[in-house]
Amino acid sequence: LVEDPLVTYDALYQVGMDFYRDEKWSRCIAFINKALEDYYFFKENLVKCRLDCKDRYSKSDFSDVFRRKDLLTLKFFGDLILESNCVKRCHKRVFGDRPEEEDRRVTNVVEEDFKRGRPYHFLQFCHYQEGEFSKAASAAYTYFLLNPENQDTIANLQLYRDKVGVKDGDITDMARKPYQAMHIEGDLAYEEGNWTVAIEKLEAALQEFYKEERACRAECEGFFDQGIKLPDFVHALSEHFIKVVQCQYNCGHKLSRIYVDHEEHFVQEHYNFLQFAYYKSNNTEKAVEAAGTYLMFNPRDPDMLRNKVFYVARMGYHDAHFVPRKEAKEYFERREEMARILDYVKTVYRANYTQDADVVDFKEIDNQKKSTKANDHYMKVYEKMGIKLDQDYKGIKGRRFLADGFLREEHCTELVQLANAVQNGKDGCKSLDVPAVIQLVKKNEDLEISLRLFLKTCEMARHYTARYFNETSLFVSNARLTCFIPEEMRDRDCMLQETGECIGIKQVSTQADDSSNTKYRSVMYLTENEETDAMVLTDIFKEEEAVVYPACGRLVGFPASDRHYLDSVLKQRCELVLNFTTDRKHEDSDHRKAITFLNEMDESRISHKEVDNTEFMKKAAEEGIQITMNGSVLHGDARFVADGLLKPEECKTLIELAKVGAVSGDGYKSGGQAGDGYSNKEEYKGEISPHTKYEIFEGLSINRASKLAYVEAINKKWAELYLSASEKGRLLVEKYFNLTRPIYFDYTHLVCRRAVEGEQDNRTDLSHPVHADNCLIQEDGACLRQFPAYTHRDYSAILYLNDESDFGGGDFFFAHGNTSEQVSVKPKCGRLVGFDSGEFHGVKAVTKGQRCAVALWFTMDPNHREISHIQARNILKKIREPDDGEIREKEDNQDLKKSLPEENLQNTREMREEDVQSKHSQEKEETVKEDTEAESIGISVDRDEARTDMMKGNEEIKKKLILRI
Ligand SMILES: O=C(O)CCC(=O)C(=O)O
Ligand SMILES: [Fe+2]
Repeated sequence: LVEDPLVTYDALYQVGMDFYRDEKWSRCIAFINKALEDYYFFKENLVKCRLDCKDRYSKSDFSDVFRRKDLLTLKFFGDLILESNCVKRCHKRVFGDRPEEEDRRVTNVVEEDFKRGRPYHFLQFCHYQEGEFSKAASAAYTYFLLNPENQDTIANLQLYRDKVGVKDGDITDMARKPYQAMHIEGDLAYEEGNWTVAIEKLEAALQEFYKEERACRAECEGFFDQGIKLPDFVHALSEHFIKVVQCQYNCGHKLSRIYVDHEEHFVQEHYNFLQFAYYKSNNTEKAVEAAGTYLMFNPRDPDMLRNKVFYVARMGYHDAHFVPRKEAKEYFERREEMARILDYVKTVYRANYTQDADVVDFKEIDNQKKSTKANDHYMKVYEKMGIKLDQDYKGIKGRRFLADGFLREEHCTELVQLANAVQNGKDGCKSLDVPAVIQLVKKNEDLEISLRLFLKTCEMARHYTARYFNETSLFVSNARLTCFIPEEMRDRDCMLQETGECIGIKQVSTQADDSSNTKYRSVMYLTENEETDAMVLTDIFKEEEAVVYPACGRLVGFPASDRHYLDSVLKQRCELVLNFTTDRKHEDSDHRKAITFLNEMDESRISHKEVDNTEFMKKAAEEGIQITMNGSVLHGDARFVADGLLKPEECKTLIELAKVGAVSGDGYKSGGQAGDGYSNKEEYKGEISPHTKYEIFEGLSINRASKLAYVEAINKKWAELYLSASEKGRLLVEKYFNLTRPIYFDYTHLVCRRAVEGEQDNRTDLSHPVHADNCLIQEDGACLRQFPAYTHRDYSAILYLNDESDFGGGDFFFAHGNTSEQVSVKPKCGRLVGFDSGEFHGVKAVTKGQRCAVALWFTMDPNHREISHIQARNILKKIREPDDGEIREKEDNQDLKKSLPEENLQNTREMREEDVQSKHSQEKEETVKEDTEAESIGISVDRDEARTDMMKGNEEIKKKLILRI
């Protein structure tokens, strides 16, 4: 019976089930196995016939008729008849008298059972009854992978492992496809850094995947009971075709399963991995090809775009090299076209019919089956980046989230300043969307950086919100930067909503957002008020209340069905309010436009010609700047030393600036902001001096310097010198390396290393161990450009301020491998060492005195541009020149005093009197005036508070000095 070719899998399965019911276990096993065998045999050959015939009749040349639809149709269907005939004959050959698909006895229920792996379920039970536990466990595991939600199977598997003692190694996936196996092996090799094997397996997995996907599509071309009486030709064809395309489109999702989870970007991730694996095995040509392929799938991926910049700028590749692979391109284009058709079917074609239940929404399926694994992973990465989820915050609970640490203070300042660039709206609040920001940038290029920050912040909020709520696809449908301004609002007596608009109290009260497109909403706060001005969130039943206070870099996310309102606004409060949708159709297209706009700006800055900087170097030489060591002296083309960038008195000034302004750990707090990925290491977390306990490490960032100048804790000229010296360094690096695109400051740090006296004997360590500035050195000497390193850094430079007459030791050196010194450079005033951030280098122990330098890190990625440089320039511009100040002061004071509440003045005065330390005592009127000025450039800090804060560094230094004495 079993060998009879006319007995097909459905019949075998039914018989197997009968034996199962009759508790004839071994026969149950035999028949179900036979059924599975026949099922796979049938499907495989069905597909094979279809594909062979397709191949045979796919070579038609349509070019001669493609303008004439009548001829085209005839030729197309003519070919189809040939193909059909071919398939018929193929079936006859392979299956003999086996019933044709359309009149076979297989019911839909049986077909569905096989698709969902039900036979394995019964197989398991029968094996179990026979005492064949490993086989039972494997069958259970196979069923589990296809039905992960089935609790019984999970319980059974546990039983096999824990009670019956089946070993994990004996449990196999009986239905595993070759591409899945190869993917798993490739993934493992990749994790282990075994690049050759990873490449081999991942490439094979891809080839197998494409084969499988092709088979899957062919399988879709099956029979279809339309259930429509006497359909006309075109209608019948369309209906069948739609069914087929729906099924084929789903192949991408169906085949993206590895173990239990469907990987959302299964195919493209292969190219991502391959890109890196090829790069690691020095096959850059292949790496570039893989990068190009990945970018076809995901043209906006910031990491891959950065890689592209790297290959273009560093390795001489051109756009033309980033061509996607043929098979990937075909796959991608086919899917795009299918998506287009299905979208049309859903939105237009089916819209004419009342019933559209049979239209499958693949997005929905994806969303339902989303995996939480990736999200957990991201949450950990966020934690490492210093972004903390506070689940205990009042009333937040699990359905909402509150997380801190997304933005640094200067980022908040920048966005507030951006909002302040527009007039108050009619409701008394300032409000900007992306197009409004683009308009501002068109008028003032300096604001480009604000637009980038705006978009970057939106993206951070979107990504975090998506990960928190486990949404695979989440899009920004609306983003708005809003500042609420207290006085104005009080006048109008209105209740405010967190929608980005101010609406009168009567209109809004506590209406929830019921526009169905918005699924979640997040608010990124830019200003701080921990005592008043909370936002209140409640659910639709006005229960589960949460009270959230604003703080810079705090992100709060909640379902859009939550009601939310502000109690009061006593202080200016600025925030970025984002609405999210899971439906791509409602994605805010302005964001994409903005990115294109910025890309065009970038593009315009790239020189497409050979750059010639001899003129620049000549001019520099006239100013006394000379290249004193080049690549051949320093053992590497990506290294150079220049002298003469600063005059002795300039060095002295900058050292003085460091003395007054530098603090331990500025730039290194909370796991490090400056440096080299080094301070991010676990063992240095929270350390103030990240390098060695024999030295005190003090730094002053540009951000802090500009604020010190603003509160007049330092001379404005000093801050200006700091800026101009940095700019000199930046230009020289850009020109020396003949770069075709600009480099931007990424981080700037005036640092001094001081030897701790009496502890220098027997010292064997380095002041700064060998490291690279943009990658993590591995034991084998490779350097991984990976988080937590500052991977976006491209070039580094150190501008020295003093020499051996001030300190002992402290030579800079370039290294070879990961430890050995190759060539050293003695610091001296005005000397600059410039190098590619990937070069290995270090600093020898400073054994006496203090060694100071300006450390500069540059990036080619404008999204990582250091905002503080632009802010510092603006702050310095705004600081009143002492000469003409007196006259203006008198004029201005009249109005300004009036516009500020009396008690504010009082407070300011009191605080100032206490502030005996202040060496730059001024009259209270002056303070008031400048506060307002500060407000207008976006700084909302209280001057005196700021000053006391700023002076802390000084006192720390003083304390240390006393201790040393
Ligand atoms: O100060 C120096 O000479 C080098 C410092 C350095 O490499 C760094 O901070 O990354
Ligand atoms: Fe470094």
